[in-house]
Amino acid sequence: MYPVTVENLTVAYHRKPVLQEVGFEVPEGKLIGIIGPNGAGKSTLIKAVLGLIPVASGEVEIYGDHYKKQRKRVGYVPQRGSVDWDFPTNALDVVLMGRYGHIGWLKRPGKKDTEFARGCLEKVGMLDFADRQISQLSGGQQQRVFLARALAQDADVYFMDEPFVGVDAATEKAIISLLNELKARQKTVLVVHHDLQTVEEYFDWVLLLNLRKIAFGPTSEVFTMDNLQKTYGGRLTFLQNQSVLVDET
Ligand SMILES: Nc1ncnc2c1ncn2[C@@H]1O[C@H](COP(=O)(O)OP(=O)(O)OP(=O)(O)O)[C@@H](O)[C@H]1O
Repeated sequence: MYPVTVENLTVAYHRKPVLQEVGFEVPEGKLIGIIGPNGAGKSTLIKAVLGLIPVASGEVEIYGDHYKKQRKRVGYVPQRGSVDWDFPTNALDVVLMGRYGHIGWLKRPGKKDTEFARGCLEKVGMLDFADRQISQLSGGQQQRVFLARALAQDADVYFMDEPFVGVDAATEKAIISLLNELKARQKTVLVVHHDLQTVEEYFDWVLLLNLRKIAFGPTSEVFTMDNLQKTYGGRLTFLQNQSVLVDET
């Protein structure tokens, strides 16, 4: 059974489609990059799959069932900019929020949950900041805390919306090794990603998206100049060494 199945998905804001008839089946245990220009519908796709926004038409299944029934199996790291970082809470509590699917909303987290959450903070190198207010963390540290929260969910499939934005090289490395660790445990991870230079290094599969699905498959087959041109239109600059620059202005 596929971790994620999307069929004929159309999403519109104010009647204007931002995703049109998108369909794909995500294989298990892969790191998958979701690639496309600004406004291509990448975040919208994730939100639609997670049932956070209404869809105009189409079907989404997580392990063959509705998201609502599979909520516990899904981890989500939202775009950093979409989070209210002034919310008065500390890093450990943010991570503990990831445990609520396991604890149940009406119960308080027990010692085991707290230990588990602390272990997740340790994995992302943030245990020393457990008691720190999230508003007083740097952008990269906030991103690490959100990854720890996703780890605390102990999910089977993860969606991460631009986890590398605004982080330094060390944090990027830490995130990538975490993704590989998840993959080694047969988890499936879908990541919205902007840096075309690292796509081949980081991802086993890619989804190229721009309103419609342009291509979906193993990176070696799908991440081609031809498909990139179709995805980004005329906004690509081909450099001598075969790398690509995207003008997203
Ligand atoms: N809440 C909203 N109301 C109206 N339009 C929206 C809303 N959210 C997104 N859009 C529009 O939908 C389109 C797709 O947006 P989305 O955020 O999914 O793109 P994206 O591929 O994630 O872009 P980026 O790379 O810039 O993050 C854009 O044209 C955007 O302006």
